[in-house]
Amino acid sequence: MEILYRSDEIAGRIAAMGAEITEYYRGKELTLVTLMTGGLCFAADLARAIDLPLWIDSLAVASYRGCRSTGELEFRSMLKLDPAGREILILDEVLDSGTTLKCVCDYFGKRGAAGVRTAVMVEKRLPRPNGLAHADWTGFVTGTRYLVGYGLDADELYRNLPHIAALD
Ligand SMILES: O=P(O)(O)OC[C@H]1O[C@H](OP(=O)(O)OP(=O)(O)O)[C@H](O)[C@@H]1O
Ligand SMILES: Nc1nc2[nH]cnc2c(=O)[nH]1
Repeated sequence: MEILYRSDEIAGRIAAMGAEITEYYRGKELTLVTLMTGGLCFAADLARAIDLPLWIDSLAVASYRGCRSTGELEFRSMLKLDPAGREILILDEVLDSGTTLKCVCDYFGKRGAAGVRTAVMVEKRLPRPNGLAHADWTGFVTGTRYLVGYGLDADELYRNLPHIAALD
């Protein structure tokens, strides 16, 4: 396992992203929606780096089933808040094929959100013909290796590592 981003480097990017997001949403009513389970660490840190009153909700979806072929998301857990009329910022730890975030953005659009934006900790450097091309806020841009730590798992392990590492 090779460490790609240390916890102090992650903290530095979180602080910078939090400051940018704070300025962007100043004067608006912001709702963060964390994609579980992977977005857990990122959301916990980023929410505390945003200096605004805000709502927090979460959603769990199966990214590799359903959505790509049918355009429908498979939900493992539902929202608590009604997204209609809200400024939604979706938080996820990795943008890979972009399928998950594209489907989730479309879902919030259909549910009547006033605005839908995205923030990810890591974006992989690859073409995303069927997915969201880029997040609105990104911590790091990296290669295509399989990542673990800081929420990212391999068979549900490693999510609690404080750094982000490549498994191979
Ligand atoms: O850009 P994509 O190719 O769609 O991949 C990104 C998604 O894959 C992972 O979720 P996963 O389905 O593994 O669930 P998890 O959050 O429970 O780990 C990750 O948390 C992202 O949500
Ligand atoms: N753990 C993990 N999950 C992913 N989902 C999409 N890409 C990745 C990755 O690199 N690591």
